[in-house]
Amino acid sequence: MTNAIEAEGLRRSYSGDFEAVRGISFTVPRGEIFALLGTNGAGKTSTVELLEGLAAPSAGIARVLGHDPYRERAAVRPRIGVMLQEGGFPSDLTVAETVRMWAGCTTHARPTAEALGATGLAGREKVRVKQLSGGERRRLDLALALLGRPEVLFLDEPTTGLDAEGRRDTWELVRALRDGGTTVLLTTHYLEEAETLADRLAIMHRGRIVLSGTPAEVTAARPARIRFTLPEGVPAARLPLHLRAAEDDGRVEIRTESLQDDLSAVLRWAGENDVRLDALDARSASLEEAFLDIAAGKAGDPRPLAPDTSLAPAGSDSAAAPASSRSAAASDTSLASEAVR
Ligand SMILES: Nc1ncnc2c1ncn2[C@@H]1O[C@H](COP(=O)(O)OP(=O)(O)OP(=O)(O)O)[C@@H](O)[C@H]1O
Repeated sequence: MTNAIEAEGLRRSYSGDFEAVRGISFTVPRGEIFALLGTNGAGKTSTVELLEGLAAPSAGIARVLGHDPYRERAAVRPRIGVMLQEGGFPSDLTVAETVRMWAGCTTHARPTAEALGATGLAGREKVRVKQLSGGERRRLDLALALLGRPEVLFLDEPTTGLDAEGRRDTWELVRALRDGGTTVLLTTHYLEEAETLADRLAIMHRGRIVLSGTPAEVTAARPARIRFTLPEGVPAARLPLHLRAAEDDGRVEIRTESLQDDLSAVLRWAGENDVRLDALDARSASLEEAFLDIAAGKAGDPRPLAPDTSLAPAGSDSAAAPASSRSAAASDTSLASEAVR
């Protein structure tokens, strides 16, 4: 089995009439970091919960490590780690007590010191959970999710509330876990996080996947951008004709599919005409631009760039949006994860 996670035409309805997940398909090979992005309420958490086995899909198939995570949860639970959006630990317990309590429900748990060391909580063992900062609680969530040495790790917004250093530490840890063979499915609102961490990603909007692929594939389809300010008295109309330039009060923006050629043309033109380009900035399209286009309903191509067509049943779409708040780290038993919800 090469795929750790498979979603095939997954759907999820609430109260019978609202469909939060509308037929999405994707696969995550073993040892890959896959990021699920999306606008608020897109359906990311609803999707991840199906894969964690916390709910049954209203249609479609979820498979984790070759099993149905809902119907065969006893086979799946001991092999996955789950970090929900908000922890629900007893706040009077200390950090070490919390980890030990969790370890009691976990098979082959890592030593407490190892889990706390990996998540930057060494030295905080005796602090009560209620005295931890928001970022430290996220670290504790992560420590608990790692405790059972999971083969598949689900991280729902793992770095929300962390400072820049904490975020980078978490990225390093997630990469190290991936390099050790762990499969990671994470949701995030930080596009930089997805861009730098994910091997592949999918962007959801209103219950569907509208774009997926490697970060490079997702941005490759979008034009790059050159920006600069022209000196007073030099209108953008004097630029070489083939450059599609938009000008706003001297500030020029050129959208291009051949960044190197067009940047060279701009610089050549500036040199030949002795024009100084202030605040010159040239960059490839970012994931943020792709995301904002989707959020604004301007997504150019609703087809996945790197689709898992082998799994997609006829008639299923792939797309989505964000919403819920939950969180607890559970690695082993369903009892443990549900107790904290
Ligand atoms: N228990 C529920 N009952 C009814 N509707 C729900 C329930 N949970 C979520 N929803 C709705 O389903 C939709 C998808 O929510 P979901 O939490 O999956 O999105 P999300 O992409 O994770 O959002 P966010 O990024 O804001 O956390 C939203 O419209 C949300 O209001």
